[in-house]
Amino acid sequence: MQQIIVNGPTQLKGTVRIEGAKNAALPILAATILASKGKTFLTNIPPLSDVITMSKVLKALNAEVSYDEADEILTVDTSNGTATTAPEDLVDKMRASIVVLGPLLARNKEAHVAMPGGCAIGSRPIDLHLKGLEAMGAQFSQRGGFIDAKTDGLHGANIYLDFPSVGATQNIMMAATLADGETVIDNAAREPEIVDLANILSKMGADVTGAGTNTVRIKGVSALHGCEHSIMQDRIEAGTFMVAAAVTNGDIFIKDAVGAHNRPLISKLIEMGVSIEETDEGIHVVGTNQLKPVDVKTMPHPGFPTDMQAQMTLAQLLSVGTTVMTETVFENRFMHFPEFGKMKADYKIEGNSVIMFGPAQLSGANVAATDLRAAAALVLAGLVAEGETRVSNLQYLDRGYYHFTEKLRDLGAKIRRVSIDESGRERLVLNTIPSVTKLA
Ligand SMILES: CC(=O)N[C@H]1[C@@H](OP(=O)(O)OP(=O)(O)OC[C@H]2O[C@@H](n3ccc(=O)[nH]c3=O)[C@H](O)[C@@H]2O)O[C@H](CO)[C@@H](O)[C@@H]1O
Ligand SMILES: C=C(OP(=O)(O)O)C(=O)O
Repeated sequence: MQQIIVNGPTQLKGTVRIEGAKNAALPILAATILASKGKTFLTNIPPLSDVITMSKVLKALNAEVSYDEADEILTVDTSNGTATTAPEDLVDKMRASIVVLGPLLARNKEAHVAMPGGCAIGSRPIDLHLKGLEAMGAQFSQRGGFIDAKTDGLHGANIYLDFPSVGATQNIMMAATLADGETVIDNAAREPEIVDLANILSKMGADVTGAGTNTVRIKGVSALHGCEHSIMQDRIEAGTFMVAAAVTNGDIFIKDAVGAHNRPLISKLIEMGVSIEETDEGIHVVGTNQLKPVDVKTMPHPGFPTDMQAQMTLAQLLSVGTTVMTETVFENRFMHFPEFGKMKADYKIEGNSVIMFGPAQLSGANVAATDLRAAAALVLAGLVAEGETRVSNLQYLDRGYYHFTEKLRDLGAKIRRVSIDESGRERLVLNTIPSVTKLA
């Protein structure tokens, strides 16, 4: 078992560099399936366990994947065609692997994709993905844990999404690039990662307009080709370090962070009394010793991101007064609260809202991460709490944060990651995530 051990309280100071975005890299890796000519060269690829899993999915589909360590370029070659079955043992590991469905169907007229693994933050159905692809001429059946998809040829369609689902928008966009005619997605997701996907699709020869607005139009073309693309910076990693500065009364320059991607978070932190300066090189965040209380509600982009909810609730707990967080995107994303409770946070959950009674005087405890962002929030709570905090279930953290322990230590945190054997002996863990070369 591995644990992160934090001794608080600490004030973080210094500069941190942000990686490429997991949530942009995963659909972009899936998009490489669409290229029937040439290779796709990707840079700024974040070396995360989820990205490694997606790269294994591509290899299982017969894509040639290689990594040039010197130039940090991941190359995917699908010009010799792809297989059509995305294996269960990989898809099961990561919900996001469902985004291979649209590209596989568009390229091969059939696809067999295992049902994506359930995730603790909610039931996460894929009905909107399937309805959209059905409107374009796909037929689906279920066999064991697999979705079998086939089509005589995808055609353009007008698709209204009941909810602006990020994954459904991406799946439909990718399928539509090779469909016959025009597809219009209304009530499309508007996340910056959708724009990054549209950018690479355009470089591959697709005709996509409107990404980043709630109507995306895709005119089908006969074939796509490889290209070069640099993955956008991770706005959630950047946001996590912004909250880290806010809650530790710290002073952090977050290099490469893009303010425009984090408007709702920046505006809430400023309301709380945090100083934020945006520059072309990144974002400078200076905390305060008295956070003002604010209420927050998660919403699809451009609303407050659910992926910043757990981290933001830590800032709310520490603020002087009563605050409310309402989660409208996922139905079960407050599982970190019982863990905050072990650290002496005072809160009450009512439906999809949590009411927090601050300012919390957190004390160190043994806590377990319940999902990716909860993991980050618990580590940050350990920075603030008096005494020692041990965070376990780090496999969640590794899905989305590269060198989190090392980055926090460089900012002055008293933090280490250890592996504990059956006799209770601790050994320092130096490389938390397999080297980037494992991507290929
Ligand atoms: C890899 C990736 O990019 N993951 C992000 C993506 O996940 P993901 O693409 O899975 O999230 P969606 O936007 O699809 O899901 C949002 C909501 O819509 C519901 N829904 C979705 C699809 C569907 O067919 N039916 C349905 O009911 C979901 O259960 C959820 O309640 O967007 C989420 C919302 O911003 C983020 O938290 C995830 O980090
Ligand atoms: C929920 C998240 O990711 P995923 O959709 O990959 O589970 C996340 O990034 O916070």
